[in-house]
Order: sequence, then C-alpha cells, then structure tokens
Amino acid sequence: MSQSQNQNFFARLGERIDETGSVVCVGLDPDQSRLPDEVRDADLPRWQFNRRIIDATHEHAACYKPNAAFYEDADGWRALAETIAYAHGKDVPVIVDAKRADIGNTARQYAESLQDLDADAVTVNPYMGEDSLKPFLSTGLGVFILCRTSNPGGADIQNRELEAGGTVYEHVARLASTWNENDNVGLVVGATAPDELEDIRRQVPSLPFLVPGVGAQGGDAEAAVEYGLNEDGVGVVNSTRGIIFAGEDSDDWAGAAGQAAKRLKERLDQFR
Ligand SMILES: O=c1ccn([C@@H]2O[C@H](COP(=O)(O)O)[C@@H](O)[C@H]2O)c(=O)[nH]1
Repeated sequence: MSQSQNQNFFARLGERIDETGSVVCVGLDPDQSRLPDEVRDADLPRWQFNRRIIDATHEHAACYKPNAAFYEDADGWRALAETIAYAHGKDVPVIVDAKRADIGNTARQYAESLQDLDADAVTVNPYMGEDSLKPFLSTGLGVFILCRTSNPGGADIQNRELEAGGTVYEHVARLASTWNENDNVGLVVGATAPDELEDIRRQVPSLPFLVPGVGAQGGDAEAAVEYGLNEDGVGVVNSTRGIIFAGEDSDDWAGAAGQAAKRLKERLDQFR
C-alpha cells in the first residue's frame, strides 16, 4: 500500500482542494489518434503526453482522472503506472476511471491490480450489487459509484421509476450511503443532468461527487459546483478533452492545456 493509500482518500482530496483552491479534476485520456507529432515517436507516447500535460496543469488540479479505456494494452498499462507515479511526485491524487465490478473473486483481482498501480481512487459500477463492490470498499481506495452518468442514455435505466417509489439513481445513492462504512464512498453524477444532481445532493448531503460532463459534453458548470461538493466542500468537477486537447493545433499544446485548466478553475470558483 502506498503512502497516499494510507490516508483516507477524501481527507487527502479535501487537503488538495484547500492547497490549490481548485476543484478541477483533469482527465488524462490520451487518445492515440490525437497525440501531437512531438510525442508520437517517443517511447510510451501516452506517458510522454501525460507528463507534459501534468507539468502544465498540476497547479490547477485537485486530482487527475485517467480513464482505463485509454490504457488497456501492454504499453498502456506501463504508461498509466508512470503517469500515476508522476502525478504523485507533484502531490496530486489520481482517480482511475475504470468502472469496475464483478463477482467477488474477480472483483478482488481488479481491486488488487488498481492498488498495485498505486491508484488513490477508482470508479465502480453498482449494477452487480454490494458483494461486487466489497473488494473495493474494503481497501484504502476512494470508491466513486456510478449513480447518474453524463451520457445521453444515462436516463434509460438510471431514471426509471421503481415500484417501491423513487428512481434507480436515487436507490443507488441511498445504497451508496449504507456502503460507506469506511468513509471512502463518493458518487459519479454527470453535469449534463443538473436536476438529478440537485436531487441526489439533497438525498446524500455528505457524499463527495465526481462530476464529469463539463467541457466537451456541454454540462452545467454551476450545478456541478453547487451540488457536486458536499457540506465540507469536497467533490471534483472533471473535464478531459476540453483541457488536454485545448491546444491540439498549436505548437504550445501543453501550455494551452495549462491555460484551459486555469480557466476552468476560475470559472468553477465563481460558484464556490
Ligand atoms: O458519467 C460519466 C462517467 C465517466 N465519464 C468519463 O469522464 C471523462 C469525460 O471526458 P470529456 O472529454 O470531458 O467529455 C471520460 O473519461 C468519460 O469516459 C463521463 O464522461 N461520464
């Protein structure tokens, strides 16, 4: 277990938010078809890209969020491990957006491999129920449970009304509270669903949210801050393509990412 995994994730995240004055979660999804020429021929281009993005953005980053989908090959896993170590060197916690869950025996392997990678937190999918999440909940990892996702189809299942009353996403939010025995549970709630964000915040005032969907997905930044942060001001708002590819056509692509992270921090600050 790393030093960062010894401290409660949300306590550490709260400290980082205080240190930087930022609730920006910078996504690190190094789409290989969009990497600048400068890093394409390097050893581990995704890692070289991330290193430059981290250098340019860390002052404005409450945390980083690499999405596992962009690393799921042999070189990718190495690039992800280097990226996490480098972010830690800058004192920034890392959420691996992996949306994991499985039967307990398999989920244990997922949880162990994320701990080996030195992730600080992970996203998980609640669809398979409590036993599929227990291996994550019982670690030192922060665990963000998908509650109301930002994609257009997020409403298909998550907004369904239950016969017993309330919606599926409300049920997930309530269950998540009961699974929070180790104070390490948060929720993923998209900024593209501001009404649901407000509703979920009312149901669970103390859980921190990871709010994706501002930037490229056009979500509501004000609602993301107003409802994404818990009563202690802990929670983060993610933007990925809007930051890391802000300078896609520029020679100073890393500088442009730094400026985009700073601009988002300042925009979100207006609502804190
Ligand atoms: O509901 C969700 C859950 C996860 N994501 C992930 O966040 C980033 C968003 O990237 P943008 O470029 O800022 O759109 C990406 O990794 C998604 O897979 C999400 O968008 N919505």
